[in-house]
Amino acid sequence: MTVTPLPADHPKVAFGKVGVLLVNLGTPDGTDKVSMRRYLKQFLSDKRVIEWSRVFWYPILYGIVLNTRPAKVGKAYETIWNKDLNESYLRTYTRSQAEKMAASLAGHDNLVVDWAMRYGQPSIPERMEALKQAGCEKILLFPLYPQYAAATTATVNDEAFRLLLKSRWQPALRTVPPYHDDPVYIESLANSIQTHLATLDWEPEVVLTSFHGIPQSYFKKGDPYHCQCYKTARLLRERLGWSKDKLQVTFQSRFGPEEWLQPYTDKTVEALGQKGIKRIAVMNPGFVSDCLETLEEIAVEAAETFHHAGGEKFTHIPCLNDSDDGMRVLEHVVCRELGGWVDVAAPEAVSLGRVLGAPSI
Ligand SMILES: C=CC1=C(C)c2cc3[nH]c(cc4nc(cc5[nH]c(cc1n2)c(C)c5CCC(=O)O)C(CCC(=O)O)=C4C)c(C)c3C=C
Ligand SMILES: [Fe+2]
Ligand SMILES: [Fe+2]
Repeated sequence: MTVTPLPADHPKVAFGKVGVLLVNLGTPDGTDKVSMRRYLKQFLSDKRVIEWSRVFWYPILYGIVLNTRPAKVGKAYETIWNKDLNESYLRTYTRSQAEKMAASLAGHDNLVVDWAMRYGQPSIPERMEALKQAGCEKILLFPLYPQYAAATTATVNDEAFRLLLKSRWQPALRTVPPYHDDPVYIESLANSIQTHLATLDWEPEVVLTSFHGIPQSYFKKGDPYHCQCYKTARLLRERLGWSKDKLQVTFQSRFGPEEWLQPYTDKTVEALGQKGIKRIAVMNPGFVSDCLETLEEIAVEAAETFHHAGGEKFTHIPCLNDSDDGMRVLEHVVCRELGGWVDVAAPEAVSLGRVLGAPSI
């Protein structure tokens, strides 16, 4: 076959590749007030996160929240900061997930794996542009949330589609659906519980699956998040053969004055201690990576609450992160969703991978 060279004045074109973009929630660049304020401002200005009318919300956001919360939350971040890399663990794990996935899928020359954050850096538009520059005509966008919520999954998708609005040569874009009931996910969660509990010399009486909450009003407007959290917990309970008393569902991280999904994690932990339960474990199946909400709010604060209420033993079961269990889930979902674009039935075909724009750790 003869290939005709492009004329000298032809614009440069890169093509023929497929991109996978892993996206997690976000992270501040540092724990100082300025970085925290920048991060919270972007996060809390998102209409998918705070649905109140802007006329009502902005005076509160700019008058109160952005003047008080950055210092307070910055202190909390300091206690869980990855000091070796000077970044949050959410960022460390997200990058590592992309690198491990790239390595595992390296047999597919035309596949490029990258990562981004919905709030903070690296941003979704920046990494999508990089994928396009690398020749990705097709992009699989993976919001890293097993359970769908408008405040998380939809806002990632919105941000990617906003970029397409401005693009001349749009890549084909696929979005990964929630995988709250995927057997590989359930199996990995079960395995992570069993592996963690095997390291203890005690057995929890109760295990809480604590999911990030959303306001009740979002649920009433039709967000499927609540049902998907309960389904994850039911499948996990069935897989482990545990009772409803042994594996319970709770919701954490309330923000603002509204009523959120219940039962609340902090109140449940306190009530369990007061009721005479002495040993509990808490896990966070809705968080793909450990972050402020798991490492501080659960592993530190909830543990304290439980001990003050009379409890004796508390353990936090880590998120799946970039563990073998965790990577199995992410790679399984990606391979499934790439169907028809790339033939990736066997993620075991491992050698070296390539991650665009991600400094190595
Ligand atoms: C109304 C506000 C919020 C909604 C709705 C909300 C939903 C939601 N969030 C996550 C996952 C994460 N949230 C994280 C931090 C965080 N969340 C909110 C507010 C809402 N979240 C705030 C203000 C913050 C920042 C910290 C704080 O100021 O308290 C994080 C951690 C990020 C990190 O860098 O560590 C995650 C992850 C989900 C899954 C969800 C709805 C289902
Ligand atoms: Fe949140
Ligand atoms: Fe429901």
